[in-house]
Amino acid sequence: MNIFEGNYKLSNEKVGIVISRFNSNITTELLEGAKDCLIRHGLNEKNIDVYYVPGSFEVPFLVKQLVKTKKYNGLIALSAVIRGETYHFEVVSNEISKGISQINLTSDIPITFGVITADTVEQALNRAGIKSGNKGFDAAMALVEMMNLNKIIKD
Ligand SMILES: Nc1c(NC[C@H](O)[C@H](O)[C@H](O)CO)[nH]c(=O)[nH]c1=O
Ligand SMILES: CC(=O)[C@@H](O)COP(=O)(O)O
Repeated sequence: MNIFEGNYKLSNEKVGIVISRFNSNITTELLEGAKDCLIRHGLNEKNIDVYYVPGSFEVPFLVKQLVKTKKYNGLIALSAVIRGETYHFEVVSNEISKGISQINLTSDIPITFGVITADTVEQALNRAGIKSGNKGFDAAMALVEMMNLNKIIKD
C-alpha cells in the first residue's frame, strides 16, 4: 500500500485555524478558501474553530497553545505579510515561518502554513483567490493530506 494515497475524506476531525487580523481584507479571503477546502472534503463547519490574533507575529504563540489543548487533529496558520518601507517585513515574515516550523517539529498534529509574504497588495490579493490561487485553500489541502497520513501512521 502506498501510504501517500489516502481517500482524503474527512469525517469527525477537529481543525483549528489561527488567522491574523492584520491585512484582514486579505486574510479573510484566505479563511474562506481554507474553509471551502475543508468542507469540500467532508468536514462539517462546526468542526472548524477560528481564532483571531492581532498579527503574524502572534500566530505561532496561539498555535503552540492550541497544540497543548490536544483538541485538534490539525491546525492552519493564516496571515498576510506585505512589504512596507523598512526591514520589518523580513523580521515578521521570518518569525512566523520559523515559529510554525519549530512548533511542527515538536507537535504530534500537523500544522500547515497559509501565509502570504508579498511585496505589494496586488501580489497578496492575487494569492488570496483573485488570480494566482488561494494560499488558504492550499494550506487546508495540505492539512487534509497530512491529517490523513498522520492517522494512517498512528493506526
Ligand atoms: N506589518 C505586518 C504585521 N505587523 C504586525 C506584527 O505581526 C505584530 O502584530 C506586531 O508587531 C505586534 O506584535 N503583521 C502582519 O500580519 N502583516 C504585516 O504586513
Ligand atoms: C510587514 C510590515 O511590518 C510592514 O507592513 C510595516 O511597514 P513599514 O516597514 O513601512 O513600517
